[in-house]
Amino acid sequence: MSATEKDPGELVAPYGTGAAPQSTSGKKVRVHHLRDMKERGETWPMLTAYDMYTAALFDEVGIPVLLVGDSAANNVFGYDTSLPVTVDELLPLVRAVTRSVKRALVVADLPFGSYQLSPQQALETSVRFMKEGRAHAVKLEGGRKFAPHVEALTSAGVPVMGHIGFTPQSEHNLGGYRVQGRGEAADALLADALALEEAGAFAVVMEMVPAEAAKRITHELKIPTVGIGAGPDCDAQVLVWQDMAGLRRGKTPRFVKKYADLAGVLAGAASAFAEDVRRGEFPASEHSFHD
Ligand SMILES: Nc1nc(=O)c2c([nH]1)NC[C@@H]1CN(c3ccc(C(=O)N[C@@H](CCC(=O)O)C(=O)O)cc3)CN21
Ligand SMILES: CC(C)C(=O)C(=O)O
Ligand SMILES: [Mg+2]
Repeated sequence: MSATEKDPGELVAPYGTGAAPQSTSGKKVRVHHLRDMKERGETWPMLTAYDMYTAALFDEVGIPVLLVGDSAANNVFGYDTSLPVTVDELLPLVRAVTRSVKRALVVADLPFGSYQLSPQQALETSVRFMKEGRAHAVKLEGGRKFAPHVEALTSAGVPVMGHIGFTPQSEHNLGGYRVQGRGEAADALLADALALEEAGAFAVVMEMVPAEAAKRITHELKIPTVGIGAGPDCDAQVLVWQDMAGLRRGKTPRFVKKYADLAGVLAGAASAFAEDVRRGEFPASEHSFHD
């Protein structure tokens, strides 16, 4: 590439801090690196990403794993739950994210209805995410009942991330957004996690699980656990980026920590622009072309 040609994945100031974390600097993150990090006791962050700017930016600051979540349903497409979103809607987002990263491992979340029917359906959908979306891995929701699906995928060369505990695609079965695996139920959750590991999953998300159960499962598994509302002892932590950055408004789940007020910043910028236009103060001479 020549010096004048712009690398489409390259960021310009003021985005990059240049300081990528030790374990991810330079080379592409692959699933075995995540296992290595677990062995070294290094905790890592994961964020959702649904477009090029966020993907490039999170990649540049050193987030090793990006998830194109089916939560795009809520956070991109405006559905009230994650159930309606389709493979055809998610594919272009996955493609945008994979096009925009240099190092991060990009995981495509399989949406409701696109894998549950059979291991074959899971493989057909995953192949689309990998061929058309260029995803590096896929994620699917469910415990031991999905071990055959995970096995079919891994033996076909598709790295799989599992997802147990509160699984939003099953909200109607689980009776709403509630904590899973309290008390006795922790044993069933551990059995699910072990079955996914045995089937070849490279990691497993645990959503809304008591910290005690998550800690125990994390110790029992060789593969990394990724917590969201699962306490501090998981090997990794994930949040939806619009929650983490304060773009989403209204009540956020208990497990969210808001690290910025993007909604406030954007509202301020949009209002200032509107005010300038109304007052005739934008565009100024320097924003205009002259003879
Ligand atoms: N923006 C966003 N953030 C998410 O974390 C997220 C999505 N969207 N969409 C898909 C799923 C749905 N998830 C959710 C959504 C809401 C709650 C929630 O309202 N939790 C409340 C109630 C818990 C309870 O009743 O026990 C909480 O306070 O945590 C939890 C998980 C997680 N995922
Ligand atoms: C919250 C994460 C784990 C997820 O599944 C999603 O964003 O869709
Ligand atoms: Mg999801």
